[in-house]
Amino acid sequence: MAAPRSWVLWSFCCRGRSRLLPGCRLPGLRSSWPRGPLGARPLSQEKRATETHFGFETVSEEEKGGKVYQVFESVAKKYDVMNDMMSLGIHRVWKDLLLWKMRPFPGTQLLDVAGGTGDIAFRFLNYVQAQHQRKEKRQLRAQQNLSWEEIAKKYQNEEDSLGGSHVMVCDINKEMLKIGKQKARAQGYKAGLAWVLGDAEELPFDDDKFDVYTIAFGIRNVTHIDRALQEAHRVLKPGGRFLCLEFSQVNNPLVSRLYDVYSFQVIPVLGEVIAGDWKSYQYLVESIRQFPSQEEFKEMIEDAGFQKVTYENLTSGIVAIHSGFKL
Ligand SMILES: COc1cc(O)cc(C/C=C(\C)CC/C=C(\C)CC/C=C(\C)CC/C=C(\C)CC/C=C(\C)CC/C=C(\C)CC/C=C(\C)CC/C=C(\C)CC/C=C(\C)CCC=C(C)C)c1O
Ligand SMILES: C[S@@+](CC[C@H](N)C(=O)[O-])C[C@H]1O[C@@H](n2cnc3c(N)ncnc32)[C@H](O)[C@@H]1O
Repeated sequence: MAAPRSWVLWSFCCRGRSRLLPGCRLPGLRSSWPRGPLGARPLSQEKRATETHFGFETVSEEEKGGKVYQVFESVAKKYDVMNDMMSLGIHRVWKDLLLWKMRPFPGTQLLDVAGGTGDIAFRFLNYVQAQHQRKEKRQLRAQQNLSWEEIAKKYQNEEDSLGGSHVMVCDINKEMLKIGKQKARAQGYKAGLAWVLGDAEELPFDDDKFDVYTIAFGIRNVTHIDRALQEAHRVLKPGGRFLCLEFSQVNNPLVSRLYDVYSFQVIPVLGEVIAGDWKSYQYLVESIRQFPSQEEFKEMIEDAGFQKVTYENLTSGIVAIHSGFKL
């Protein structure tokens, strides 16, 4: 499917927390929240003025979103270089493993929530393109009587080079998306890719729309994780898959010790030296400590309605990939 250019423009036109402006209705995008009998949101979706955490700080739920926004607005320009420096490139391997776990098939419709600067989306496009090219080559070799023109056409059709696969990157932060779009242009990603400004807790998409939902290093930042999980379940097609890559609990005591020292003594220093931003990187390490364990998060995913929920620890549980299906 072609990437609808209007969605890209739309992402910059619709501002504010509920980015759906009156009359702003595009195919596949959600027009409004389902309303209760009195026109109010369903009770489960109502916001209660309770407290939550922003790293180790206790803040009101209303405050948290704004603080998280500021963090990613501040780090956006240095985000990619910081990740390579902090992890010595290991985050790339974790993201590759997420794709290998997904094993997208030709035509897969992916929604990458909290997609930021596009790392998962670009990996997805590389993966489906490579897979599609292998298939096309096999088919071309099997056909004897093709003209050169027919062969050349197969190689030149950019849209078709993805076998109909498409990725929608959705993120709440304009600055992160801006960097992502710049990267996409610079690296030549165009077909099969769209960017939408949106909140994981109120996704601007219709029900049953995507084959796969991914969220990498994103869900930790969301105020109501349960709502984000319910939204993931809603937008997935029956049979669709939820995949989450997130920091988790380290299961090796020695690694855990080193990890703690590294996290609290080194990462904020790197944040200050490279990005001029100690506080955002202090938030990063604190928010990792506040995130539920592998088993607790698995239960939350099940509570949102997902089935066959499993997880796999990577690098001694520094991160884990959780998987679930909408059945
Ligand atoms: C604001 O929010 C955010 C901002 C962001 O930029 C990113 C995110 C989301 C995160 C990602 C997209 C992933 C990428 C980010 C990370 C991987 C950062 C988190 C990284 C860790 C928590 C590091 C993992 C560390 C360990 C396993 C501990 C092992 C540590 C060592 C062997 C080094 C120990 C060092 C000391 C005790 C201090 C002395 C060392 C120095 C002064 C030199 C500095 C050392 C290094 C740069 C080496 C780093 C080594 C590793 C990363 C080794 C990896 C470990 C294993 C393979 C076991 C976001 O939300
Ligand atoms: C650590 S980055 C991860 C980016 C990318 N997925 C990656 O793996 O590199 C976290 C992202 O989550 C986004 N985010 C935070 N809260 C969000 C929310 N409620 N809805 C959508 N995105 C959110 C931030 O704007 C940021 O881009």
